[in-house]
Amino acid sequence: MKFTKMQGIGNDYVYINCFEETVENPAELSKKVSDRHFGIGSDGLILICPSKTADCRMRMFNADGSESAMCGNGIRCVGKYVFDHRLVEKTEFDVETEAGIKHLKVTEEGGRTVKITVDMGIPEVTSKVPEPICISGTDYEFIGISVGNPHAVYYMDGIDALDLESIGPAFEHHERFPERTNSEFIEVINKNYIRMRVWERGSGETWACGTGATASAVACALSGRTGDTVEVELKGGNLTIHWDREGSGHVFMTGPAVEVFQGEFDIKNLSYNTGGTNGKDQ
Ligand SMILES: N[C@@H](CCC[C@H](N)C(=O)O)C(=O)O
Repeated sequence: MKFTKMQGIGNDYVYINCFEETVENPAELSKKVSDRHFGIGSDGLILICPSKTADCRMRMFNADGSESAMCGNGIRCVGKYVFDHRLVEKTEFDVETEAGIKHLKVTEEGGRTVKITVDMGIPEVTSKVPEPICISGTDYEFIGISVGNPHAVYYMDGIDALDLESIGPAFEHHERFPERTNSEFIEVINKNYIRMRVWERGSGETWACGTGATASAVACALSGRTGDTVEVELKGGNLTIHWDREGSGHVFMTGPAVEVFQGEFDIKNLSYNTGGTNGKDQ
């Protein structure tokens, strides 16, 4: 089976072109390919599939095999893949997700994608006021936002010092979140710039989360900490989030997408061969 490894500001997934390939058990495959010691190494698996209602369809699986309805960095990489591989012949197109159809706009140079803007839709505020929560004996407050998948946004100073490997699981699995949650830890630098670390449901700390950046920007704008356009600095790079709050109500996420390498694996015993094929972006 052919695969492509891609990353959006360091949030990396293994992508399978299901216009050509068939994946029988994507949850199990995600666990195997994501393994950073015995697999390809990734934050999960993303299937690029035909769609009856859009130009293509994205299905995303976390590193633990759980499926999520949306993935912000993943959908930009899907956009780059279908544009650069000519599965679509236009710079604006629609991608079906479990969280609805998302409209993408590719900025290209010489026929190759350099950045992508995604209409992330209308965010749903799931806790209207900061909600108190006690996690492992410490009191916090979070804002709950859904952008198709669930997020809990926490403001704090000194996010670089957080030991997410130790504290992250308790945030993800707290009984307040029966479907588990993604957790964002935010430092507000000024009205236009925030910093963020993330503990993702099903994948642990990742270097970036596009839906998390979107949810965080909305939470910051709602509380007056920032304006409606903000740059979000994550471990792997920056995203620009614009909330058209007074107009359509939709949030737009803009950032890069990069092909790392292509390869093949034997689905039965999962041996990998990258054939020395580096991604065209390297
Ligand atoms: N990294 C993604 C989000 C992936 C899904 C998430 N872990 C969930 O379970 O909802 C992004 O860039 O949005």
